[in-house]
Amino acid sequence: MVKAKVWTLKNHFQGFPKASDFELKEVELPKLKDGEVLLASVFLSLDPYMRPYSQKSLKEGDKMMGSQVARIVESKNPTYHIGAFAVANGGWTTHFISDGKDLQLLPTPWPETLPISLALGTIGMPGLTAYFGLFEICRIKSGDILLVNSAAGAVGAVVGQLAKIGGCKVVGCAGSDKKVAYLKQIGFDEAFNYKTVGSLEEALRKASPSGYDCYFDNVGGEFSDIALRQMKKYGRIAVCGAISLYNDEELQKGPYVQVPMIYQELCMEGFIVSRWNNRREEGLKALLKWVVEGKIKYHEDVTEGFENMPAAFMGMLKGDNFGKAILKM
Ligand SMILES: NC(=O)C1=CN([C@@H]2O[C@H](COP(=O)(O)OP(=O)(O)OC[C@H]3O[C@@H](n4cnc5c(N)ncnc54)[C@H](OP(=O)(O)O)[C@@H]3O)[C@@H](O)[C@H]2O)C=CC1
Ligand SMILES: CCCCCC(=O)/C=C/[C@@H]1[C@@H](C/C=C\CCCC(=O)O)[C@@H](O)C[C@H]1O
Repeated sequence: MVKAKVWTLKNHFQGFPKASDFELKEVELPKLKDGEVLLASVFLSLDPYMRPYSQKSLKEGDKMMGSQVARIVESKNPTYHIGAFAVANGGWTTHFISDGKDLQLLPTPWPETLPISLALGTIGMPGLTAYFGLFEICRIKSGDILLVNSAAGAVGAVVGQLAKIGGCKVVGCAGSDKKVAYLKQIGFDEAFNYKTVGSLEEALRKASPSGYDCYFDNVGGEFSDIALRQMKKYGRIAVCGAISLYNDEELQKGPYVQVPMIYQELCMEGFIVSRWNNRREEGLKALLKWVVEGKIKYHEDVTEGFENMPAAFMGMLKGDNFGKAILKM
């Protein structure tokens, strides 16, 4: 009999999440049926979408949803062998049972030199978000000038490095001087701390006086109102995330996008990475190759201990994470 520890949503968040909104429970898992697999979480992912998603799709008392790299500890499914590692959507839990349909075995062979937690970051969903958002939505070409915000994060750092591989000039913004120094170290042409620049409008203009061909937006809100007005003619905007709005209690009204979009003939498109699930292998293979070749660098922010999951989640939402936020069991 396996007892799983599970983090649940005790109260729906009101504004920024609080420690008291989460509750740790213990659940007894049933015996495996034919076709099922028992998994133990090894690394859990901390992702911004968990904030808006929980509000929209969870009831109070439900398990927090999320993904992990997990080890198969018992199997009644011939496809999954004990000891293998898979990426799963098991939620915030130490153990869980799967029928195998939502499991993705790690790309093989997985290089010994790389941590398997990268399957939740640079060589996982956030890396794929950067890859498809950049190549399919921004449609970058060599010589383009690209702007990305939340640039030192899981998605943003890959966006900037892929854009450099594609021959772009890359401007990145992040929320601390340490993050900005890192962006320069991994090859960003220009980087600044959006919290300390004073005028974001001037900082963006200084970084690229001729404006931007592509804007990969992870932040939304006021930042985007300002960035949108510095797009070049026929610019492309990938609306990937809007983390500056996820904790808002009420819908905000902002300056409206139509006028700059018309004058500059912009193309602005929102996307969810799962649109390209049928090209997942292609994306992972490319990302893995670039990481192995050293063309894409990675940084992980690892918190230890399942009991610290809510604190690590809230820290990530505040910007405490330096690189992909991960919890190690
Ligand atoms: N469309 C899709 O399919 C997907 C979208 N996303 C989106 O991509 C974005 C980045 O995700 P991910 O890379 O995993 O997360 P990150 O690793 O970038 O972590 C979140 C970061 O957001 C930044 N941030 C927090 N609050 C604000 C704010 N008010 N203004 C500006 N920046 C803020 C912080 O960085 P800083 O210190 O720089 O402020 C923080 O570190 C999110 O919006 C997410 O929802 C992610 C995956 C898939
Ligand atoms: C306003 C929410 C924006 C979330 C952007 C983001 O980070 C997406 C991440 C996806 C995530 C999907 C989560 C929520 C989308 C809800 C759509 C719905 O059908 O209800 C999850 O699939 C992992 C990332 O692909």
